[in-house]
Amino acid sequence: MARAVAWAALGIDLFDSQLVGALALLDGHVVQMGTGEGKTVTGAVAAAGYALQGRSVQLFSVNDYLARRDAEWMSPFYRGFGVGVGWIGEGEERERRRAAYAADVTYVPVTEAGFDVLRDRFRTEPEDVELFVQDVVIVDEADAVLIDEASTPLVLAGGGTGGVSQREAAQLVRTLVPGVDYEVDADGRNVALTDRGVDGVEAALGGVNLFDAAGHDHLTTINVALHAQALLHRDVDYIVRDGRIQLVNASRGRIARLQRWPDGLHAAVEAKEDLESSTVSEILDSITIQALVGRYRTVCGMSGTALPVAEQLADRYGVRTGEVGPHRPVIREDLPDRAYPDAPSQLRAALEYIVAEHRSGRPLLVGTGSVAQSEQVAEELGRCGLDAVVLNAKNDADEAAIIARAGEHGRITISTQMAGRGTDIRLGGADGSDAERVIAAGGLCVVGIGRYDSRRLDDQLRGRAGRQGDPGTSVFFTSLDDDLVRRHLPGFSPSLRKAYDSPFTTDTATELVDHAQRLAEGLQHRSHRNTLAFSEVPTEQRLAVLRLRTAVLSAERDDLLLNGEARTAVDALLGRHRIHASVREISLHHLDQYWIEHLDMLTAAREGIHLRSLARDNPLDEYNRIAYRAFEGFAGRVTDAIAATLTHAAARGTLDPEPLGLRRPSTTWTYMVIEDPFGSPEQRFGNLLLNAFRPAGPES
Ligand SMILES: Nc1ncnc2c1ncn2[C@@H]1O[C@H](COP(=O)(O)OP(=O)(O)OP(=O)(O)O)[C@@H](O)[C@H]1O
Repeated sequence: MARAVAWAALGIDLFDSQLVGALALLDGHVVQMGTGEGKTVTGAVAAAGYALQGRSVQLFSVNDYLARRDAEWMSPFYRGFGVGVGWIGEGEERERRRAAYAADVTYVPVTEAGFDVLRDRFRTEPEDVELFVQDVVIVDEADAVLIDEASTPLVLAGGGTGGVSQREAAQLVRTLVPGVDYEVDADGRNVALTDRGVDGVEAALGGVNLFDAAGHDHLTTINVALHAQALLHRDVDYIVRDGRIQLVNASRGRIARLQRWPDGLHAAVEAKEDLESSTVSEILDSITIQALVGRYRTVCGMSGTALPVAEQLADRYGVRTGEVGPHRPVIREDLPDRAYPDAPSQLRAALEYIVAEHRSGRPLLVGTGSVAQSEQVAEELGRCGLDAVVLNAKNDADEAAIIARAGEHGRITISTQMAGRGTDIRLGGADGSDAERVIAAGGLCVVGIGRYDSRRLDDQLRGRAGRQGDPGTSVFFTSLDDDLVRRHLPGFSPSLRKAYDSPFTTDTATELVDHAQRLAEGLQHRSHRNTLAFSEVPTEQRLAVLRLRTAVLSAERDDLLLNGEARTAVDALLGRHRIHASVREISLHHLDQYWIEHLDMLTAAREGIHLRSLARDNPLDEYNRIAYRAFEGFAGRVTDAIAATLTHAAARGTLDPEPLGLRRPSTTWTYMVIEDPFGSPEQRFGNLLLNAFRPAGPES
């Protein structure tokens, strides 16, 4: 039936591979299918199948643009089955949001689904709750969402602004001289004031002692400002646009609009760039993507690169992963890496290669590691008289339009990792009209400059070429100056290497790059596991609080948190056995407030835990102990606070929350946190030790 409907509704004759893929999704698997194999329609077949079984389906896309595009593109197909479809984007009105969630199948960016869960947790009227069913989720780009971003917290925040002294700190560190007042480690993850720097800062602050108790706050602010100044680089780690800091996602090298660093650091970077502070005073709640997905009864998904993370997917979500072979065999030629001793020779060689390949009219897609690098490559190509289209900081729809043209004859497109993902590159332009000429020239040629943090990301770039049996080539140009090597094998930094004068060969260099990549993969894996381990107890506690909250919101249990004292107050105000909406609001206010404070305490505990644990046992155990202890008697404290407010209310004869001093945040907003860009405190401590004991090179 799917085949007949797809043909009639979309003019697409489904391949067997797509039907097999859809069956696997219907069986609750993650499916690996190559780029351009038609995963969108495969997902739609499965979604319609689930919907026809009476299940409620959400399709997680990676951004607004794709949610809308896929929903609109597939809607005739769903109509053919009598299945309703909706989509959700950022900033959507409540009413439209509700209607879209009520459809049988909903396309929604994963972040929006998470933010809606968080917003729902803070509703005070039962009828306001969005109540979307978390039944089946089909995750597009499953490895990126379910693994790479699994531990990213989505955050709901509310409250005012602050952070004046950040500005002074930023001005002060700007006057410090690198190498004299402060020193940055070789791997660029740590910075510390020298003795001279400490003296200078203390004098500038009017003679405080940074290292006694009174100076401690100053020291923290200065340190964060110094991190922002020395370790985070404009146009590499972030860009400034429309008066705001926008993070560049390191693993994808593209702008991540909704992301922030932890608050203090974010504010420090804003101060560094002289921007207005957007500091948040209160985090209302947060949820990781893994916890969000874990709420669905059935999880399945698709991706071009899922097999390498099959084990992790099984571990974390209990799903099995399999591969559906391509409709036509892949004939793309993946050339061995070309390795160079340093960045200049690497860039020169890559440029020569690009110029040579361009002569035949072959379209080229150049993958770079950062926004700055993509601009540099474009500039250099310009010097060679070649025009290139640079794909970075654009919005998703523009990116898609540009990437769709990347297969045109003679076109050079420079992209950061994953820019324009989800959009197919057809040979001979978006309509494929010039395909023959481009095929004759050898198809799309993908050139990677520097390898990424995982083999999977490299493969995603390679996979842009050779879709559906097209000809194509991929090749990576690497060097020992690559960020990957610098960060993970700091001992091989160019200066040290020159000092040792080690002979350079392509084989050893490639081995080193491979090794650095494996270290990066391992580190990422470990740090994800670590983040998740630390979120287990808070997640459990959150569930307990949410259960209470839901009960209070329901008409039958709205007096759940009222003790004897509170009941007496309510009876005095309202008469026996009556509960007013305001009583519920007061209950929820205190419940939420205590939860926010508890979360705050947990965050502080987590930040300090690595220092505290140095002398003691396992930091995770210690953290869990603190978390359990702090949560003991939680409900009792909430109940007491509610009783106190109600007694006060009875004395004043009003339940109006304003005069009772209960105010909920008037605005809320949402964002994602990139946890510690310099590595976990553990890693940094490890680096510190490593650097302290590193043997001095012959230079010194
Ligand atoms: N059975 C089919 N016959 C012909 N064309 C198809 C078929 N299935 C999909 N296509 C076309 O292939 C192109 C790629 O589809 P789609 O974007 O879904 O690929 P994808 O697998 O999601 O790729 P990516 O990995 O880039 O996201 C689309 O233009 C679509 O119309």
